[in-house]
Amino acid sequence: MKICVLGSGALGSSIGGALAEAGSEVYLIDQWVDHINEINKHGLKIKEGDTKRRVKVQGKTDCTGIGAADLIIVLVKSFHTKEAIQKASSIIGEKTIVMSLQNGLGNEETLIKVVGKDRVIGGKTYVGGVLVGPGNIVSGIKGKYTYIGELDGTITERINQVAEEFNRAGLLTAISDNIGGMIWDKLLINVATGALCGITKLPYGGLYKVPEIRDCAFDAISEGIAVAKANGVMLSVENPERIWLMAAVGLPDEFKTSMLQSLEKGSKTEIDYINGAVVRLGEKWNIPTPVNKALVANVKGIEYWLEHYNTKA
Ligand SMILES: NC(=O)C1=CN([C@@H]2O[C@H](COP(=O)(O)OP(=O)(O)OC[C@H]3O[C@@H](n4cnc5c(N)ncnc54)[C@H](OP(=O)(O)O)[C@@H]3O)[C@@H](O)[C@H]2O)C=CC1
Ligand SMILES: CC(C)(CO)C(=O)C(=O)O
Repeated sequence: MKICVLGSGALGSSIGGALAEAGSEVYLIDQWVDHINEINKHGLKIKEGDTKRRVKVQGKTDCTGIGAADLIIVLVKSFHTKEAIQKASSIIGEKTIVMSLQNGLGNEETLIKVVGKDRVIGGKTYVGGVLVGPGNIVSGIKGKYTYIGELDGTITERINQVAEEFNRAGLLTAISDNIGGMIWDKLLINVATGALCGITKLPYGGLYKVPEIRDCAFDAISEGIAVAKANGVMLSVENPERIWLMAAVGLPDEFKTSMLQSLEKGSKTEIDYINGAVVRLGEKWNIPTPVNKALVANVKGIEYWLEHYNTKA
């Protein structure tokens, strides 16, 4: 399969690197020139558990010269989705499938507006990645599931092909006839710890020791569950405590959510697509979401501080 990873930072490189290692024709596309140059010169350096290796994979700073892809995996941050897919028209052919594995809600809708409904499939992943430096990542693949599915729940040949390609690469991938529910399951995991970790700056070791943080997370998750149900979503788990505990499975005490990692880099976060999405849908269904509103306000406040008051930038 010819696979283009649109946005090859922490997660895009982890997933694209695994697929390339297993023999797929992979193009890692990213606007970070030093990262792509390093990948092309020395290979992608991957640390996974105690093992380190370099993977040969093609890096590109844009889509020029690649031609139509079989599969495009979108892994830019959610606020870059529209621009990234608009710039990717040269790799979209008649049979190209486009799949987001991003966190948050709304990415499929954005992709559909640009490439059309028939090309888009759904996906969510629990694989993790950290970008250490140009061409250098830490990847967390082992035991982490990825769920993919047609948006209408049918099981098609193309879904089977993508699942096969992922599983061949050691990316544990299951096909779901309820991908909308899977997307919400992951959203609630991000609602549980993303913003609270970002606001408190606590890695998981500390985050899980403060009872008031846990209580606040339970309330944020409960609001999310109520909104999901009003929206007709079928969740796998509806117990806030289980979701809070699931958010930490397999992650070390020093783990920081991507929300905190973004803030530490001085970057914008995906808050509008995570807790912000719960608030917007709550308004639509007349469900109060005061805790998620407060989390959004706090993260937006930190983003504003970083942009306007941070003298260290
Ligand atoms: N990292 C993780 O463990 C996990 C991440 N996710 C989700 O995956 C998505 C990606 O996250 P992550 O990999 O951490 O993010 P990163 O910031 O590490 O990677 C995104 C990359 O996309 C680049 N980019 C932005 N716009 C474009 C464009 N138009 N064309 C090509 N490249 C572009 C960015 O460049 P620049 O920095 O210059 O903007 C950046 O290098 C997010 O939705 C995140 O929530 C989900 C699960 C786990
Ligand atoms: C679930 C979790 C916490 C780790 O993959 C995540 O998605 C994030 O950090 O944004």
